[in-house]
Amino acid sequence: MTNHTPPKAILLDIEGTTSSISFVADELFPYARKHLAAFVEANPEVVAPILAQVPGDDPVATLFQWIDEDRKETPLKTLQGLIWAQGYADGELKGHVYPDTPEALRRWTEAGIKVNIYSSGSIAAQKLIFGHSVAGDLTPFLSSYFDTTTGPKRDSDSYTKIIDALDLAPSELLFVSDMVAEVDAAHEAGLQALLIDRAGGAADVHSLAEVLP
Ligand SMILES: CSCCC(=O)C(=O)COP(=O)(O)O
Ligand SMILES: [Mg+2]
Repeated sequence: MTNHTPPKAILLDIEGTTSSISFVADELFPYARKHLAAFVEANPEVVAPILAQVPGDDPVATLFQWIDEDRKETPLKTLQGLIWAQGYADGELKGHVYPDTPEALRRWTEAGIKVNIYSSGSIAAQKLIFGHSVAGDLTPFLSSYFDTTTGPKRDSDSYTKIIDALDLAPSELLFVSDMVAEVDAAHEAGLQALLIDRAGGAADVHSLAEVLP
């Protein structure tokens, strides 16, 4: 982090930052893959505008390929969020958050620092993971949500759009992510940004307990 102005707000990535990569990769993505075909079959009117955004003659096959390649395509992310809703509703899915995540959300909120989310997962999916988390409903601690409809997370313009939406100066917003390319894009837009590595490797921080402690 190059700028040391106290931030007025925080912007958090999810996978690898608030929540484990394995929960997303080994539980959420396989759940969506398993239920995708049946969901498409059962909800033709809901999925029609989503499938219309997927290229190719066989959009469902393209979606399966995107899942396998971990592509952050907006139609896939929208559909995954819709499919996960059932899993959270019936208790098969419980949103993973590291123990320091709810503690940090409380600490920052009490200090008057607004907490916002920016994930490749859809806004609906973000509300589900925090609304049905292992630590209970954490959505009361969250102010705004941003997803790929704002733009890709590796594009500095996306962070400029978020600053404008939050009505902040760039240096007033602190972004935390486990992805170097995302941290670089946020820096390019003038944000403060920290790289987190939950596995203890080279990074600015290793848990959210170290962020504005
Ligand atoms: C909202 S939980 C699912 C997250 C997701 O779908 C994903 O691709 C992870 O993206 P992130 O930007 O949170 O690393
Ligand atoms: Mg991440």
